[in-house]
Amino acid sequence: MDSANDPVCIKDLEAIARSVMPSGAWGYYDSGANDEQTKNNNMSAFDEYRLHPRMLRDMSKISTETTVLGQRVRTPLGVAPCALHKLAHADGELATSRAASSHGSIMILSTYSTTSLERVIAEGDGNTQYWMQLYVYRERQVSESIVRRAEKAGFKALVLTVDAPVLGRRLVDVRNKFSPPSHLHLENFVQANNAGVGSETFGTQFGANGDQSLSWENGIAWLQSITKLPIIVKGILTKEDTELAIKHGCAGVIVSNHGGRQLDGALASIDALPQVVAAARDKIEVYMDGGVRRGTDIFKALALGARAVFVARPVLWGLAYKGDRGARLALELLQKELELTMMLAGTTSIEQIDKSFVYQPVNRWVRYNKQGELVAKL
Ligand SMILES: Cc1cc2nc3c(=O)[nH]c(=O)nc-3n(C[C@H](O)[C@H](O)[C@H](O)COP(=O)(O)O)c2cc1C
Ligand SMILES: CCCCC(=O)C(=O)O
Repeated sequence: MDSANDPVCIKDLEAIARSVMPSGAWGYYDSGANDEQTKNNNMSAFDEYRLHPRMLRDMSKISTETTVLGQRVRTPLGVAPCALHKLAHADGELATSRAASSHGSIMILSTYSTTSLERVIAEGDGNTQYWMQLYVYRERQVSESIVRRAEKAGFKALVLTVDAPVLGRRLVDVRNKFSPPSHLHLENFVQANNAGVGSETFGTQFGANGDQSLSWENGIAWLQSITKLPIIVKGILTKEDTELAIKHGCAGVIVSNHGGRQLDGALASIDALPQVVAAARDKIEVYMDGGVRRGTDIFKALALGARAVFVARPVLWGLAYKGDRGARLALELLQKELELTMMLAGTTSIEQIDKSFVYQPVNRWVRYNKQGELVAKL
């Protein structure tokens, strides 16, 4: 296939995806909640951090290998869970799975995938870890059956998304009256009266079936009672919740604001990362997603203590561009930029990337607890 005219960076890929996707589908992928402050800030916040490169350190051989949950991965760059990959390309999650497996890291599959979890993992070649993202339903047996199937199919962890007791209000979707085409199916729910994603079922299905009473006590303990898989909590932005994740026996947290699609005005993921890493005290692994568009962004997140970094929209843009080849391109563009950054900054391994390589902005914002004591500075 001719690759001479492929986009050369994620921003170029985004522009192509915008031009080839139908406006409703583009709007659903792109949108953040309300004024999109948090969506935009996820990206702009990275620019506030400056790199502090070191020279003359023998860059002839570098490696991005690392371990996640004790397992070796080629690189700490993975795919974040996103609903509805078939909106981007007919091959949907199967294409993403092929791309992720040749990339050799982690793919987190959304509960709201348009391909069944068994088929998605079967498309991998053993190079990649698959983690299953969960939303918990009031009818707990629906969630339990997904957990059982994920265990059986070989998923290595469960990712419980906790920042969406209700969906954020994405004005673009409201204005577009967006609903996914009716030929798409939420294939993880085939048994459960899944007539298609279309019409009002999508957003309202979420609200009607999700368990809004979910809490640390009734949610994590329940999951632990039905599975031995490690539980990773996705959507953490504070040290308080990190401490609770440790207390409740979680294996890790993903620092995330859901790509700015939930609480608009919430802080950028990269700004939240340092306090979460400090609170984690190496007891649990800390990952992040949100606004990663450059290898330098990945480097900054790793330097601030993320064990792995995930991307969502860039992969969807790749899919929209050229199916599995496009999704692979998105991951490889970022991977190559990470390698370049490592060499120019003077690091040959992921282990070497620590906070001495970044200048962090400080004292812009402060946060107090109820007693008026200073608990965090950003
Ligand atoms: C179109 C779309 C669908 C998403 N669907 C899910 C989902 O089903 N479950 C989930 O936990 N997060 C979902 N997310 C959030 C992503 O996992 C991730 O937190 C966020 O988008 C990362 O930011 P980025 O898009 O800037 O890389 C979705 C994000 C997008 C853009
Ligand atoms: C109704 C599906 C929710 C998917 C999601 O998490 C998102 O669109 O951000």
